[in-house]
Amino acid sequence: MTADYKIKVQNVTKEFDLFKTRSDQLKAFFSISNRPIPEFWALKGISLEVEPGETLGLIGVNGSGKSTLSNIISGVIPQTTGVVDVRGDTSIVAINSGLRGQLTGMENIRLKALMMGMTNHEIDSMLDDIIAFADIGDFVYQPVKSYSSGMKSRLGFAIAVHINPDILIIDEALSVGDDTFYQKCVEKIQQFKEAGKTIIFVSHSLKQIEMMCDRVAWIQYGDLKQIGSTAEVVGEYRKFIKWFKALSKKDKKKYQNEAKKKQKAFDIEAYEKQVVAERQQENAEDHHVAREVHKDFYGSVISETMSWGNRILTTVVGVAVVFLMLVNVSGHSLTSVVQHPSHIWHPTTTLKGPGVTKSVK
Ligand SMILES: Nc1ncnc2c1ncn2[C@@H]1O[C@H](COP(=O)(O)OP(=O)(O)OP(=O)(O)O)[C@@H](O)[C@H]1O
Repeated sequence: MTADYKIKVQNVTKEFDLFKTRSDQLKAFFSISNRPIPEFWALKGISLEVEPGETLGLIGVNGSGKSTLSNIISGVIPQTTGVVDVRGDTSIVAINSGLRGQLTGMENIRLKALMMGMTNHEIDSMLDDIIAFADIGDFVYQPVKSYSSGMKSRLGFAIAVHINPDILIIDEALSVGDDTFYQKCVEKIQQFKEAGKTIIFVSHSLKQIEMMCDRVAWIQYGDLKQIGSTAEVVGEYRKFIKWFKALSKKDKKKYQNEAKKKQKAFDIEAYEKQVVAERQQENAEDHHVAREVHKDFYGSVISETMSWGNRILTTVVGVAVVFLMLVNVSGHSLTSVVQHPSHIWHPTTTLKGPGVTKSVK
């Protein structure tokens, strides 16, 4: 691993809970269910680095984890374990991410640019360029949910390249546009490369990968199968695809099911022990390896379930809110209820009507 990286991903895993119902999801969030939740490990420990100014391609069959990894790098979703160090602003262009469906194209442009820290003046000065590049006509004033996938991709790409990020992540976004738009995007990506920007390029088109990428990472059902020069990795991947296509339908299914089974059975504790053993082999003198590995695994990760502290705080706030609501409904003052708690069950009733002024207890 080098010190001069733009992106570092180390021992990154991603686990998705396969909840059957919404209520199971809520119960798991508050940690109040003992029912085991089926796990699926979309990433099983990925480590790689991207150098400044490099274009790294991500390839792999459907469901191998390319989008999961690019979403983690761009900060759209958190990793389950591991270190993700990104030195610079990222902007992701993906078919189904980044744009808010309820907002118009114009509002999406403003929102994205404001999130990147641009001022309204800066946004105004680049608005015409974005609209011209996206070339979606009056649709720019319509909610994005009414766009075709090609239009979403055009707008997403136009915004992403004009806000001029340090790192551009393109996830299959060129596959849905027409040829003219594709050419425009390729030129823009070349300009980005010439400007020394770092790019992560996800695509099923090996021709596009060969044209754009300096190096390629092949992700295979959550593992990093190979990383290296474009020619080398694409060559090996082509051999695999040829082998896979030659399998019978039954054998293809068997191969995929076995891979998915391993992703469900992945043992994060065993993986942590394996990383400890590897690092101990590299440096037998270091007696704190286990602690360091644990810190690397969980030190920069936000928990997706509630901690005990938060659970206690939420319960206390919840009880206080219910209590205040009851006090309010009872019609007594807070002081009176605190002094005589039984008042809460004996509300004051104000009779309304002509000539009635009395309050009945
Ligand atoms: N929110 C989620 N909940 C459960 N499983 C998910 C979720 N998101 C992704 N997955 C699973 O994680 C695995 C990796 O998905 P991902 O979209 O990263 O693959 P991909 O390589 O980008 O696939 P494709 O080439 O089809 O776009 C898949 O098996 C997918 O079903």
